[in-house]
Amino acid sequence: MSDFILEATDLSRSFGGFMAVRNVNLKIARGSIHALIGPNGAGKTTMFNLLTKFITPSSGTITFNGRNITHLKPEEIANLGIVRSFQISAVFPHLTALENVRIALQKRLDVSYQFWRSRKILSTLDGEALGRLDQVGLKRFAHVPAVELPYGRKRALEIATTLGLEPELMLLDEPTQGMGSEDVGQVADLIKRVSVGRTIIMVEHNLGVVSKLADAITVLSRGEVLAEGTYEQVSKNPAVMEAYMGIKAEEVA
Ligand SMILES: Nc1ncnc2c1ncn2[C@@H]1O[C@H](COP(=O)(O)OP(=O)(O)OP(=O)(O)O)[C@@H](O)[C@H]1O
Repeated sequence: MSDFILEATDLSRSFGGFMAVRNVNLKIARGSIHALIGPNGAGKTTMFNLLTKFITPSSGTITFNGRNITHLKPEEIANLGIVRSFQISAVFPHLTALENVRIALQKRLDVSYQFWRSRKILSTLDGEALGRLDQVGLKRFAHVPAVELPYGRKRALEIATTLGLEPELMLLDEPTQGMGSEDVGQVADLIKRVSVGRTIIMVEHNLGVVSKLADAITVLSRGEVLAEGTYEQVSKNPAVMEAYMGIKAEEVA
């Protein structure tokens, strides 16, 4: 099996003639945490939506474990093991943390709709759901409605529901967005923990988190790959400083 779990080749997407992503080549190493960064409007979200099949590419291909997934639907790639962690709003606010994780498990186990209200089936899932909550440090919040959880814990819950689907590749969309520094640290630690045995691609604006977590970074700018490498490498790249941080190389001295 290739060392690369996911590969995008010459991927492009235009919106009414505007190229939001242009000829992007991306190789994601198996078992790595790979960050997509770049200034506003760089094409990160579009790239994310392309990889998770929320939008179709104008041209190019995407392979996952060597299989061409360019034309598959989001639910089809989820079955292959690619799961996107949704924004917090995707957590059912008035269900408890446990119930939210259980629903994710039901999806994975394909427990069909008519069994939804079967107490017996639901309770057999509780053991595993509690285990998932424990993994993200939420066991003691199992019976708290999601809406009552503090912000950082909601994000942990979202990750627990994603883990319930046992993804081989997990895509995290700005996991620390809008958080205070304490929550940021906790969520970063959590991502590191849950990355064991799987691959993670994340869009993340917080460069502290990126430097701490990412094994590899792709910097996008104006829809194209500007630089790639470790944090050490890309943070010293003059083109990155100019495009990403708005600093011209000659100003850095
Ligand atoms: N559905 C769409 N229709 C038209 N233009 C779009 C659409 N989606 C994205 N774009 C444009 O494509 C470009 C890239 O947007 P994208 O959201 O991918 O950037 P981003 O790097 O995620 O930015 P941010 O950090 O601000 O979220 C932007 O100029 C945006 O206006």
